[in-house]
Amino acid sequence: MLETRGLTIRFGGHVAVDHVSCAFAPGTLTAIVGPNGAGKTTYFNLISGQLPASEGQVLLDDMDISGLSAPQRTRRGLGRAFQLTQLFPGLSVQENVRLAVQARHGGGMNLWQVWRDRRDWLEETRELLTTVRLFDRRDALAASLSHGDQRKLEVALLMALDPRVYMFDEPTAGMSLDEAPVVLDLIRALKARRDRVILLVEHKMDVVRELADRIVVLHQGALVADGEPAAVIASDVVQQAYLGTAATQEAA
Ligand SMILES: Nc1ncnc2c1ncn2[C@@H]1O[C@H](COP(=O)(O)OP(=O)(O)OP(=O)(O)O)[C@@H](O)[C@H]1O
Repeated sequence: MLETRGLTIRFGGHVAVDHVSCAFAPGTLTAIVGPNGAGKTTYFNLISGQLPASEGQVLLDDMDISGLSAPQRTRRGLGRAFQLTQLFPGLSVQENVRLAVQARHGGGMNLWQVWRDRRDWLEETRELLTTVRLFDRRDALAASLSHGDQRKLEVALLMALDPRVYMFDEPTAGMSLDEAPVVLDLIRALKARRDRVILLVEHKMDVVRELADRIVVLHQGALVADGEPAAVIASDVVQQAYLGTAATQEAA
């Protein structure tokens, strides 16, 4: 279970995320929506530890992880699609995924075991590359991939680490029409497992409607609606937030 309590960040006088309290259970895909500048990405940054909160806490399985760095949170099971710049742009696609697979399994000093495991890691790596349709590009340097392929690699790395909490920030942004379904299929498959917390920031409402079990709406940094998708989408507060009029008084 992931939870934020009163999570807040101020940039000078501007409150970008304003006392957001919300709990996310395994087996549920929650879409976080809201107009441009609502604070969605900043909320993600606070959860994953890319930004320090001004106030409030992030809890994972009831443990306060607010004081941990982003890498420490990753080790506790918070997984966010990486930016390729954080990876190994000079290594091949396959090497990047294999390192993530290996990181999940942990490497020991028993060389015989490592050698045997290595074959399993390679097998798992190949399966992941096939799933995200990057197998043909496995020997290419990560840095040389097209934008769409880079996004697919980011998702493959996340799947390789198989965290308890998956955070997707506009996973299909900038992808072509034939690339986006590959990533959406993966998120669908992940959701079908019903054992992971999945958070999705997404502007495309058709994607949200289809994938989300629950929608949380941010508006001017505050949580203004939270609930079952059809009801949230139809609510006045969402209609008004998307039309750009003040809606924070009508919090659900
Ligand atoms: N590092 C920062 N310094 C100052 N202001 C920031 C910083 N990061 C975000 N903001 C401000 O916080 C607010 C929320 O931004 P954020 O990017 O989280 O919104 P968003 O909902 O993700 O928007 P979009 O849908 O356009 O991506 C915006 O007003 C933004 O300008």
